[in-house]
Amino acid sequence: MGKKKQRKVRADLRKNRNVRTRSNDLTREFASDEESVADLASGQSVSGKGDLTRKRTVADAEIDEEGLVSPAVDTSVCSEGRVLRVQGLVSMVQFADGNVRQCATRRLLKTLSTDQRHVVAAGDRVWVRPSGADEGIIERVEPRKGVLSRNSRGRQHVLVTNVDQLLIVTSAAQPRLKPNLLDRYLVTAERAQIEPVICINKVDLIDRGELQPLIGVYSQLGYRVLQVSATEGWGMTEFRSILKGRSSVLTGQSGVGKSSLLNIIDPELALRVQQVSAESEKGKHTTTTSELIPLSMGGFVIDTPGIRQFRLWDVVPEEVAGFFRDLRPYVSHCRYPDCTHTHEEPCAVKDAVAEGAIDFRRYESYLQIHAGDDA
Ligand SMILES: Nc1nc2c(ncn2[C@@H]2O[C@H](COP(=O)(O)OP(=O)(O)OP(=O)(O)O)[C@@H](O)[C@H]2O)c(=O)[nH]1
Ligand SMILES: [Zn+2]
Repeated sequence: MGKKKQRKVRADLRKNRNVRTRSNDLTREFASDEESVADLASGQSVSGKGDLTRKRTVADAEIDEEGLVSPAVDTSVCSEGRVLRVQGLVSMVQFADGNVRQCATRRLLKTLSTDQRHVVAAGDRVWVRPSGADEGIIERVEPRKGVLSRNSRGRQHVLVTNVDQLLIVTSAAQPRLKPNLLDRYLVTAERAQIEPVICINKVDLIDRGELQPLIGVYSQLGYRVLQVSATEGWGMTEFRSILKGRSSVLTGQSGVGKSSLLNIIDPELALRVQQVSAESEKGKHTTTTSELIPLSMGGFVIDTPGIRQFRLWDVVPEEVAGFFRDLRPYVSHCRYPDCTHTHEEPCAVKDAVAEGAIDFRRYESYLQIHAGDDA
């Protein structure tokens, strides 16, 4: 965060402190936070020279665009963890040592947030002050990256945060590969700015030459495409290396082999995923949108019930072309600034399709998504 923004954040926090002068506790906390930030900026430790017992480090206070407040925390008592899931007012947070604590959220965070419901979401990196053997208080939420969300009744509903990649699982056969559905998943990844990885399972059921033209189209667009077979164990080394150490949302139609793939990585994991989706189907986890499932090799697989039953949320027709990597470069060359690339003449996108610069089937996908039709 730049100096200027830091100053602004501090001023905001100060303002807020004034509003809350009746709460001595909060005032004191903010006062000490500010001291520490200033000391850090000048490169000095808060404590006296050599007094290691009193030495404390403090992360900067921040407010991100969503209005989410990240106050400074005392890192000598607080630990950083990852929110595995949120159930009502309680968040399950996992720490570096693997331990999980049931955490409540510090009231201050809630009062400063613009949308109280989403102070904490699955996937958040948070700072927790331990309280009791396996409980704690979330004191700070780190700024988010890679957020999957949807709008419901005019409000943004965060499903999961800090997602590194969207693993789109399809199958070469049984069920047959549906490129248009794949394009929908890609639009979602592009929209959320999360890197997609296309994983084609069940390649044992087909002649792999058949897939080459399709794979060529996606590879040329810069998408990573894996060909695997869970039953034959093909491509599993690469599959593992892609999941290792990352937070991956796994998505794909029913029956493509998601559980079978996870089962190879970690048998317990597959069971856990099945359990989560069974619970969500029964409507049990009504307040839980998603869950991070830790991998024994490091990293998380995220099962997002809402993502499984895939719908293209909130994508307005005018935005769709921008999420197609192959259409995007032509859009600005269209004669009409509000060209929909459907009926207009002339249209740079349609010209590119006619010349073979854009794959015709991809263009058809575009038309379908633009029209809001189901896959
Ligand atoms: N031939 C072949 N069959 C596979 C492969 N992977 C999975 N299957 C079979 O496909 C069927 C569906 O696999 P699952 O792993 O249950 O699929 P899923 O995507 O988890 O399905 P949902 O739980 O409904 O979302 C099972 O009968 C698997 O044995 C594969 O690589 N090759
Ligand atoms: Zn156009």
